Amino acid sequence: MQGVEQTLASGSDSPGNGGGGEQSVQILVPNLETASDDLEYLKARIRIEWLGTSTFFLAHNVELQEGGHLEGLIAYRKALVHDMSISPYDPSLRIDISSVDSKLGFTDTGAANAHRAMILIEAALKVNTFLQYPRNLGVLVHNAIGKRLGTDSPIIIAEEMTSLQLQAYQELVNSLLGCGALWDGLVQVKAGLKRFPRDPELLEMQGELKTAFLARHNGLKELFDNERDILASSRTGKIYQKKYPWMAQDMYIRTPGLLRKVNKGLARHGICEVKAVVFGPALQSPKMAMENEDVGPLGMFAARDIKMDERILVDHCVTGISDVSPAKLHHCEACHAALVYPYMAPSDIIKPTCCKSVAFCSQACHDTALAGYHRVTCKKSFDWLFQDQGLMGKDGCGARWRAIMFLRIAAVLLADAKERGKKGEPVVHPLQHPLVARMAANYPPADQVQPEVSHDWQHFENVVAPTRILMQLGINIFTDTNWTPEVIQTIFWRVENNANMGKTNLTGKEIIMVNVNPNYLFFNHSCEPNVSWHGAVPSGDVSIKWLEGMNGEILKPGCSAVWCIAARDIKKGEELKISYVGNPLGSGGDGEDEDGRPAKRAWLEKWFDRGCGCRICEEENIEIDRLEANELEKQKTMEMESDL
Ligand SMILES: C[S@@+](CC[C@H](N)C(=O)[O-])C[C@H]1O[C@@H](n2cnc3c(N)ncnc32)[C@H](O)[C@@H]1O
Repeated sequence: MQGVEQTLASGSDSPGNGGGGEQSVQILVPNLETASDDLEYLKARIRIEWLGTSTFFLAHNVELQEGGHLEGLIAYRKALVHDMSISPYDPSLRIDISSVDSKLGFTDTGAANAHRAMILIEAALKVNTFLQYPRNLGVLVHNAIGKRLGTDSPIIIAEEMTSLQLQAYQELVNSLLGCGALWDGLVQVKAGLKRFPRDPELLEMQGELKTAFLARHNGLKELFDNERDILASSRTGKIYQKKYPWMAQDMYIRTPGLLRKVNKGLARHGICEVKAVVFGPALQSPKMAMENEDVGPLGMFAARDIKMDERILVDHCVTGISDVSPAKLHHCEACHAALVYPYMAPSDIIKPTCCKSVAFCSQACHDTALAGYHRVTCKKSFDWLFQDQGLMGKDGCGARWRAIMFLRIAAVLLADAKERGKKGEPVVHPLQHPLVARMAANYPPADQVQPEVSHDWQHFENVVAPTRILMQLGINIFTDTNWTPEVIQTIFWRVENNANMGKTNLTGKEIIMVNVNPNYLFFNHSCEPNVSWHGAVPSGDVSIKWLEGMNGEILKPGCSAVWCIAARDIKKGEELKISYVGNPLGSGGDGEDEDGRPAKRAWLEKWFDRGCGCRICEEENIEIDRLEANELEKQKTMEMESDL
């Protein structure tokens, strides 16, 4: 993993964005982009937080709110959640909640709820039974439907099932349309039409999907000159990153208590600590949060004076994954170190006694895994997640890594829950587990009607894979209210904003590796960083010091630890900043090429649209403002001239 190649992973806008959400938003709500009066009007009258994640249903949603239908839908949703807790196996409730979510514009959870309804229906129909947990799901669904209809007649229940299956297809396809997942929609509508060939609603949506897909595909052909990019962009859906307003707001906060836990872990070396920050050039002090309040944005700071080249942090994790299944035994299952010659002698590889599908680089990794996540993954094959896909997914569409990372995070959380259960301690909600709670998502400002950036979304990766992972890990997703679709997507948002990505080829094959390093993730970005960072792959340009741990021990090549070293002398109390984009100045040129400064600055806009607050970005801002003012002046003059 070369330093220059390492970047902070972000699934936000890919070049394909123009082919998805933006297009539709322009068609549906042209006034949101142009007229600031309209925007102010909307902000005053609309509950923005309920405008949904769909980039396609925004106008519909504004209308819905203006028509006074919002409160009714919110109340209905609440009632459905309550009913589901009483009758968790009745698919009709999940179909209804999918429909409500789509009406509210949250088509991502709409799709996920329709998918869950489909799992129930298919279990009862005894198709796709590999997706079934608990094992007697089909019987539970039959009973739930029978109870609701007040009958045990197999014929009546079978008829109801057919009707529900059609509704589930309709809701699923409608939600996929709302997510701009046109390809996924076409796949599902085809399956639906095979079963219900003459259904007018499915046929109509198939027509819409085909038209929209072809329009997008043709648009992309003009943008890209290679089939892979065209395929990837045309097949990927787009949604806005939003908080789910029906979820308890304390799920979204990081408390001073969590911060103390983080700093307790860092105190061992006494070199750095995590504190609240205020972004931008203004030197304001951050507000002190009360005990159950949100601490706000965080950053890493020097806890003492640090000398240039001093090691600041070597951040280990078990949350490092790649597109190679651990079952191939090429990598340590815990730290991802390469288990191949010359990096590892075969005699040093540790194999557990519980199963044959993993191996470890050391006894310590073995013990960490077996005392933790491996307890819930042992003897369960997740090879389906890796098959023919690679991290970037089949045909390069979207990224599989989020689902693979979800597997590891879910396993860590569930193993912890098991342990807590044994000790009689209460289970921690997934979003409040320290591993997940420490990560902040990159939500747009709360008063932004229409976020500028939409994000990749795919039915398989965001819905099907995590649902299947949870069922395989033994979670009853129908009764366990901790793992709802909105919780899963919130974990995805957090991971996306905090994972780092790099390439390695230590096993002879180039692979992409993605890590969530629990302390390193607190470093903010600067184009003038005072900290250098690196992953664990030796090469000619990386000296051995990069493989030294905090105690001088040599760490294993290919492992998921991240090294952070002072790039200059640093004073106690200074914020420690890294670069998220390799060399932030690029190759030095100011051309539009991939590695030029403009490209680097554009890439950074995923995280902050007015630069990172450093001297370079601020100087560029002055120039950008000057050019914009000139342009405005020019336009005004032209308008005046044409008026004359
Ligand atoms: C990996 S996290 C860094 C830690 C994060 N600040 C926190 O509170 O947990 C990346 C996020 O930090 C924020 N960030 C990092 N550097 C920044 C900067 N120079 N200016 C503004 N925001 C920054 C962005 O919101 C980005 O999404």
